[in-house]
Amino acid sequence: MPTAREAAGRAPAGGVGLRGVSRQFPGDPPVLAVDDVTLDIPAGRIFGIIGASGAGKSTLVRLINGLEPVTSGSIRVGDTEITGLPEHKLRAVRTGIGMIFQQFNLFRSRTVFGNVEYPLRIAGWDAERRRARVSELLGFVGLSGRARAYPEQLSGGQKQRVGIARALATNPALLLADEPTSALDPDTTGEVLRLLRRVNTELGVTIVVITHEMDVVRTICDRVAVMADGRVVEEGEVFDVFAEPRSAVGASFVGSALRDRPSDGELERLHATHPGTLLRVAQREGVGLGVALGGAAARGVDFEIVHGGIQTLQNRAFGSLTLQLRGTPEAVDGLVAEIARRTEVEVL
Ligand SMILES: Nc1ncnc2c1ncn2[C@@H]1O[C@H](COP(=O)(O)OP(=O)(O)OP(=O)(O)O)[C@@H](O)[C@H]1O
Repeated sequence: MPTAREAAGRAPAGGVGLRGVSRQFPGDPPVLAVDDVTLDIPAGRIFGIIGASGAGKSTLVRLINGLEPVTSGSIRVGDTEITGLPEHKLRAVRTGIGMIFQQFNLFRSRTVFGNVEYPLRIAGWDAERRRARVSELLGFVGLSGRARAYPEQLSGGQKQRVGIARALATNPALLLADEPTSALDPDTTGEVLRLLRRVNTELGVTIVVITHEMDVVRTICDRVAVMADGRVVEEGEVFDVFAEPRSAVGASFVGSALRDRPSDGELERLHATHPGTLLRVAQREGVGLGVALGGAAARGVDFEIVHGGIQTLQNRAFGSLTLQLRGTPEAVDGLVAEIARRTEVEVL
């Protein structure tokens, strides 16, 4: 589906810049929901913001679309500095921003067609253009046959696809997705995430995904910011954050998505059932772990893979394996040193 932006041959728009942004809610004591956040969300990418409940993610989204004023700092959306803009100018900025929500927020009394058409009516499109645009959007999200259905007749995944079609109706450069898959089962989650990926690659829309699930970040995001207590505790390319989380909160989210490291209980059981050395080995493409382990027998070391998980991250294999190594201490040390020349290792 060619967009107006593509037709005009413009570069992706929709980047966001936050400089020292704070938002404090009055109360006793006051709540500092967003605390001195500086962040660049580059145009044309999928940017994840992950954090536990109460970390300040939703407040950050409401600051970006101007629904909440900042207490201090400044926010740029596209080329527009939105800090301090009067409401009528903020409304104009908001027409360039689409929103989708965890609970879909569809009008129950309107059909699929009526829901997707709604923002076009508000924007003053005439009936013929509205019809053509809605049909184009429903084709894009794979719901052409469901135009006359009501939301209650749709599955969760279909409802979210309607939400996405509606959010895209007026051709926004930026899509804010607030927990877009948290109400969905794993299969439907995959379907909605694949659609969001197409929105990004085929339409060039910048997407900000708010989530508490690192699996969502792993599946579609290019960059991620980790939030805790209103602050961004780390930020970077998704691969780098997975490979080497720099904050305890980031490491815990990464662990929850990879599930490759034995828990304390599992480790205790492994030590009881697998005598010898337990070695956790980071595995990525190009590490050559197979070559190192291929030489184990010649060194007089037996090995067994006893735990681990390898997943695909930004099209690259990634994860870790826990090995049981048995042999003389010198032989085991020699093999560990050989593996350590290739990748990170940890004796558990
Ligand atoms: N309007 C408000 N008035 C007072 N406190 C608020 C308001 N909105 C949010 N907060 C507080 O700000 C903090 C951050 O909330 P926020 O909803 O942004 O977090 P979140 O990371 O989105 O969490 P969740 O995933 O549970 O929505 C919380 O302590 C919350 O109680």
